Order: sequence, then C-alpha cells, then structure tokens
Amino acid sequence: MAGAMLKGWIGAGEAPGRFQVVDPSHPDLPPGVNWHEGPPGEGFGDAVVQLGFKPQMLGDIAPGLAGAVGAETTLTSIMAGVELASLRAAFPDAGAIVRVMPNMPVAIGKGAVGLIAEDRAAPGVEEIGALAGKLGTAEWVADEALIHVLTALVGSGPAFVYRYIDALARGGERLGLDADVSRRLSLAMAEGASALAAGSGESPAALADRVASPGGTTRKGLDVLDDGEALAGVIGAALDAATARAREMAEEAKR
Ligand SMILES: NC(=O)C1=CN([C@@H]2O[C@H](COP(=O)(O)OP(=O)(O)OC[C@H]3O[C@@H](n4cnc5c(N)ncnc54)[C@H](OP(=O)(O)O)[C@@H]3O)[C@@H](O)[C@H]2O)C=CC1
Ligand SMILES: O=C(O)[C@@H]1CCC=N1
Repeated sequence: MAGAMLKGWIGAGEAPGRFQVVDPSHPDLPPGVNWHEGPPGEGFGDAVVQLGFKPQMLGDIAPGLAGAVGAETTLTSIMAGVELASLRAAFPDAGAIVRVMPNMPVAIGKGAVGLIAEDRAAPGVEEIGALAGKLGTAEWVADEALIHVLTALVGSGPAFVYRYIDALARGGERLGLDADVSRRLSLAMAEGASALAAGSGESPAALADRVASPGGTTRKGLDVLDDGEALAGVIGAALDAATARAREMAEEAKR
C-alpha cells in the first residue's frame, strides 16, 4: 500500500528524491527514491514519517523506530485498526500523529483517503492533508470510530468493487460472451459509469433510475438487486464484517 502511495505522489509531480524508505529488506523502489536499512542515527528530525507495515508488526518494529521519532517529527500511520492512542503509546515523543486510511487507486491519483489527527491544529497536520489530497479525494473525520468504517469502505472497498465487476464479467460469460471480452467490457462499463456519476450532480440512486427506461431491461435487473434490499443487504453485511475486524484489530494492537 505504501508503494502505491509513493507511486501516486511521484505521479502527481513530487520529486522522488524527497522520499526516504526505511525497510530492512531492500524493496523495489521507483528510480530516485532513497532507501535505508534502518532509521537515521541522528533521528528523523522534522520529517514526516509514515508507518506502512502490517498492524501485527507494530510491537516488533516500533521499539526500534521510536528513539528516532522526536517532537519535531510528524508521524502518520496507514495501519488498519491501530488507533491514535496505540500509536502515541508506541511513539511517546512524536510531534503530531495522524492516521491516514488510503486505498490502492492512490497509485493513479484516484484514491479515496480518510484522515484523523490526534490534534488537527498541531504543526505539520495541514501538510498531511495536502499530501493526501494529491492522491485523490481526501476527507478528515473527527471521530476515530469512523476510521474503522472508512477502513472498510475506502481501504477494503476496491476489493468489494472488484468482486462486483468480476461477478458482472462472469455473468456475461455465462450468457455466452467470450470471457476476455466480457471482462474488458465489464471493466470499461464500471469505469465509465463511475466517472459519469462522479461528474454528475445527481446521486447514484437517481442515476440508476435514469438508466431504467420505462418497461425496459434495466428495471427488470434492478428489481432483482432491490428485492428485499438484496444488494444493499449483502454490501452492508460486508461493510459490517470489515468494520468489525478493524475494531478487533484495534483491540489486538492494545495488547
Ligand atoms: N492493501 C491495502 O489496500 C491497504 C492497506 N493498508 C495498510 O497498509 C499496511 C500494509 O499493508 P499491505 O501493503 O497490504 O501489506 P504488505 O505486506 O504488502 O506491505 C507491508 C510492507 O511492510 C514492509 N515491512 C516489513 N517489515 C518491515 C520493517 N521491519 N520495517 C519497515 N517496513 C517493513 C514490507 O516491506 P518488504 O516487502 O520489503 O518486506 C512491505 O512493504 C497495513 O498496515 C494495512 O493495514 C491500508 C489501506 C489499504
Ligand atoms: O485488508 C486489510 O486489512 C487492509 C486494510 C484495508 C485494506 N486492506
């Protein structure tokens, strides 16, 4: 995920030399990005430090980093579940702390990013919002419980959309289309429908009705999706499950 953000920032015009990656194994990095095996001996100073490893690794990795994170350092974390209080406990000397919840489309500047800060007024926090804005659409929330929801909606969301597109493609194939043709057209349809909705003043719900010509094909299909709130029910249940897992991960990070 952190690599996708790096790609997004460089694609948005940020100089690769601005970025320093700290990772004991040497990852494949875009040309010009700097790599370090460990944190700088003199500390991170006034840099923005983003934690991009798995939440389950916090307990192992934080002790080796915390000494390099001082009051001038702005700390950000993209870890699902790990709450601000857990980050503060692991990095007691950090300056501002911000949680950033991105998703994979940040790599092409089309991300959706949720943010919450320990203190919105702290120095360095506005810069994090501006950096997130370069990756797509960024929104601050004030209640940390909502970051768990955004983890499901925004972070996991692309996977749910990919399942939907895959189901469309498989449906087309079942009805006789060549598999590759069905996949290409399903993707193009989903991309076009999203782009049109994003640029329209109308809600997706209203647009769905506009596609449905009276007595036509779309209404018949919508009737299936809407019957007993079938689609809303299943998507809602997926969001519930993913949000519940984020909350569970928050508890795990406190142990
Ligand atoms: N995948 C997604 O769409 C999203 C993920 N997230 C969050 O992003 C984080 C990463 O997830 P994801 O990218 O899926 O998982 P990955 O396993 O792909 O990424 C983990 C990263 O951590 C690095 N890493 C491992 N050990 C260390 C270490 N000791 N010090 C520094 N870096 C280390 C790995 O580097 P290497 O490969 O070189 O070992 C790798 O780049 C998680 O916290 C997740 O919750 C948030 C939103 C969306
Ligand atoms: O699946 C996960 O836990 C991470 C967080 C959101 C997307 N991927």
